[in-house]
Amino acid sequence: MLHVKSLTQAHDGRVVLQLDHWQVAAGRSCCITGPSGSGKTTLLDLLCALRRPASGDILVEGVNVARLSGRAADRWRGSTVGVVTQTPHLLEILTVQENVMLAARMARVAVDGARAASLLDRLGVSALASRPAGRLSQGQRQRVVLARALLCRPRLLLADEPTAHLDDAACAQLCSLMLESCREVGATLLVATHDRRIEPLFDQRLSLPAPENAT
Ligand SMILES: Nc1ncnc2c1ncn2[C@@H]1O[C@H](COP(=O)(O)OP(=O)(O)OP(=O)(O)O)[C@@H](O)[C@H]1O
Repeated sequence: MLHVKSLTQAHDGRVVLQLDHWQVAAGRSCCITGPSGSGKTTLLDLLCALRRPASGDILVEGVNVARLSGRAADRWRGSTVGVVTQTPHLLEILTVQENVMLAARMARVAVDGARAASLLDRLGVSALASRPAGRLSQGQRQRVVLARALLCRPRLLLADEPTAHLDDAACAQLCSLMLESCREVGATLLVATHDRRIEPLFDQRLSLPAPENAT
């Protein structure tokens, strides 16, 4: 379902990511590991068409995402990808439930409020549903952001350090929901992480090398 070929990205004339060949099947999961600066976040940005690579192809269910830009990229991302960013952004004056439902409005997809409630429940944060998002801890935010990313049943779920602020119980709960939700609908799950607790949970692992000029 995901097929990356001869991918490179550069910043200021410096190659920051080089990936010759990588494949992850639909319904499978892969963790992306590597030292700080090895290009994990850069790779996720390319995979969801937030940026275009310097060269190479990224095929997601037949669409070459590396060629998308502007509105076409936004439309494709909205219909296909769920994203959990490293810093969990929520609209602080809206409630938790409203923040989760916002994903459906942005993607112009009709989703029942019961699905949002069920996702929040599976993540152990249903008691927070009517609380303003501005009053949440980092770990609570991370779980709400995952519920939002899963709401529209994305074909591709990308998560950048999703467990960084979570204790062991919340970490296990969040990973089970990501893995189960993706398996249930045959979606592909890609998680960039430094968290040793979660690395064994994935079907595959992509290990990015240290940047060349690292000391
Ligand atoms: N917008 C940018 N402009 C210039 N350089 C950038 C930019 N974004 C990333 N880089 C560089 O690209 C390299 C890879 O960065 P990236 O954030 O992808 O690494 P990472 O593996 O996710 O790191 P970490 O584990 O610390 O989050 C780094 O050397 C970084 O400085």
